Amino acid sequence: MQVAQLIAASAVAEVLAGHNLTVSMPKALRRVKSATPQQQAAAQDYSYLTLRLYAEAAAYLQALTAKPVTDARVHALLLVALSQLLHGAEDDFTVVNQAVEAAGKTGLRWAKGLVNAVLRNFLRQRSALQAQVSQSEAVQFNYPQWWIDTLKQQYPQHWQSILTIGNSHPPMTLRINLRKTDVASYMQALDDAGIAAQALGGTAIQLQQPLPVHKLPYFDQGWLSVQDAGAQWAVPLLDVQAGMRVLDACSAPGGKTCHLLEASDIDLLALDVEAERLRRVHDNLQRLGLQAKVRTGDAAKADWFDGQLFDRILADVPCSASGIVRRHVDMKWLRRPQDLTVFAQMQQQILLNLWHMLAKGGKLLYVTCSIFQQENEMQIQQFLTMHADAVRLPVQFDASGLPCQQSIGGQLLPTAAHDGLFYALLQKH
Ligand SMILES: C[S@@+](CC[C@H](N)C(=O)[O-])C[C@H]1O[C@@H](n2cnc3c(N)ncnc32)[C@H](O)[C@@H]1O
Repeated sequence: MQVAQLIAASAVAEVLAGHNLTVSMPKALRRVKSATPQQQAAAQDYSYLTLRLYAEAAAYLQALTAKPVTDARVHALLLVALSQLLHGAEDDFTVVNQAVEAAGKTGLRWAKGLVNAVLRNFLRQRSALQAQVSQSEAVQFNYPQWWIDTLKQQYPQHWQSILTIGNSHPPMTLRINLRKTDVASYMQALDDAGIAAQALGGTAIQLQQPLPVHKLPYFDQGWLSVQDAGAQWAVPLLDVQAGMRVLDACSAPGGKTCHLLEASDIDLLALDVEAERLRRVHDNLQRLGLQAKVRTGDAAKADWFDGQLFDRILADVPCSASGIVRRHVDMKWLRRPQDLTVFAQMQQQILLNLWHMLAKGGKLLYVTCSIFQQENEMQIQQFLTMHADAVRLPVQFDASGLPCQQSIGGQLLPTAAHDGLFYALLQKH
């Protein structure tokens, strides 16, 4: 699997240079056209493993080298191999031999010797080094220290479980399209196909093992979508009724747009600032047999607004994605503390603008997939001090049968059953 290690190293190097894994991984895969599907899958697994464990692997690497490894690819290859040695499934000597072979393919003559020396030294000194590197909290938890400190301060009871769940493998959860089928019938279809799954409540079914969507029965016929159970709360909370005029202001790729349309016959405008991402909204609407108006537009501006107020607005705003870090393992290394201020400002502009577009008596649901309070509770508190016509309604996570394993107010904490999302429901008086 040295091909897989090389591809993973190339993707990891790009992430460490500041690029998203969703862009870096396909790029790394395209570079090695000869890779088999198994090698591609292994490359994905290795890159995820390495980014989950980056602080730990980097601390060992630092302890094992007298000076930093300056070549980004060799540096990343060592991190990939160390992560495999620390927590991978392959045996140690296979990992080392493959990494040395992979280093030979970088075209750097010195790389093979270095990789060989570092990894063999790791195997020899592992227990002695463990005590040294695991002193730091960043290494114990595999997060940047600022992230750990923020959570400690904001969640004194839950910070450790939040960090731990963020390093676990994410579940694959489905949302059943009630216009086409129901949960019991789809559980039967999964059973007939030999796919183990558990109904979580409401429209949510969790698979025992993630699967490519084309292996799911009736996917092309629109019986289901892939959507985390925590994200499925948006629709019951927004309380849409037939005939309402609804805005989904940050809609792409259309998960919640389609859920809203599956639940009620509404007049829905799906807006997003990124035209490219809106293509996926069109695709999802088509696959699920649903209809909406779809428009490119900035939710912080009014140039797309026709002046007709909305009865319901969903503001699923851009955020740090800190509540779904187990799905986007690169985020914890790409984010900087100052990003929270930038996101909070962007979110505030969107919220202030959308408020003018809400009818009296109408409801706006503010949503993030973040656990940082700057983007969540603090954002809403600030909004309420500025708007005497806004009333905050309670967010009740016991209303629809969907799972809620742990929550604090409108904050769903990440758990085995759902991601970490924040919900605030505001009504205009
Ligand atoms: C969390 S995602 C939305 C996910 C979507 N609601 C769903 O359930 O599939 C946030 C979206 O906000 C969009 N966005 C970012 N800034 C925006 C803005 N100023 N106006 C409208 N959309 C924006 C992004 O392009 C992204 O698609």
